[in-house]
Amino acid sequence: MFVKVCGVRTEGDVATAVDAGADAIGFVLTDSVRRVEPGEARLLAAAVPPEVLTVGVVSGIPAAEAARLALAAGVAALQLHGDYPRSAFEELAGLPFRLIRATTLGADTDVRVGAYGEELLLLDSPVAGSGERWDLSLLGAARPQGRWLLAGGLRPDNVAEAVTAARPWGVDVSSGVESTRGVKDHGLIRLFVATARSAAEQ
Ligand SMILES: O=C(O)c1ccccc1NCC(=O)[C@H](O)[C@H](O)COP(=O)(O)O
Repeated sequence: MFVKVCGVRTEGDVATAVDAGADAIGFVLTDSVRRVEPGEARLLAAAVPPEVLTVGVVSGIPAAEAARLALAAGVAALQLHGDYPRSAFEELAGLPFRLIRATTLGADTDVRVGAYGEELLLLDSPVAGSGERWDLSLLGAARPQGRWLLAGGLRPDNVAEAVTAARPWGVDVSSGVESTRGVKDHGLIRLFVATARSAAEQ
């Protein structure tokens, strides 16, 4: 079970997520209460060991601007939320970061991992970082195969049930490990990572 902790903003958040065993740490680089400047993200990412994936998260900005932010932050992966067409992923292919396509399940969602050239697919609620859940029963036969992450309103007290229902390759959390909006709770980060891991072993 791959676990990503998103919306990390401080050295303490990073140290806790790494120590808790997170596989990936996300820095929001565009408009959000969780936004960090690319230079701050670069400093925070420098404290992350190489086996943990650093991810720059963007929403609704041109692909070229997303690339500029990811390069300035020095992250290993770029997570794109919004209506990015396949051509945007083609434009970004070959740059020195991996690509994560974040989308919501809908009638026209292509849920094949890699359909746009991405390495990881993230299925999220309609409003990214809102802490809102979505109806996992919608997955049905559309459940992706391979490297996909489930996101959207996950918390320590619901992640086990969500993992059992959706059987994702990994999970992603932000709001569910916060004490107040935008402020990570280190105890919740530890609890979330441990709970997600043990749920996957059941
Ligand atoms: O966190 C934000 O504010 C944000 C803003 C713009 C694009 C993405 C953003 N967050 C992405 C995430 O935190 C997660 O990948 C995902 O949406 C899960 O969030 P949550 O439901 O809060 O756990």
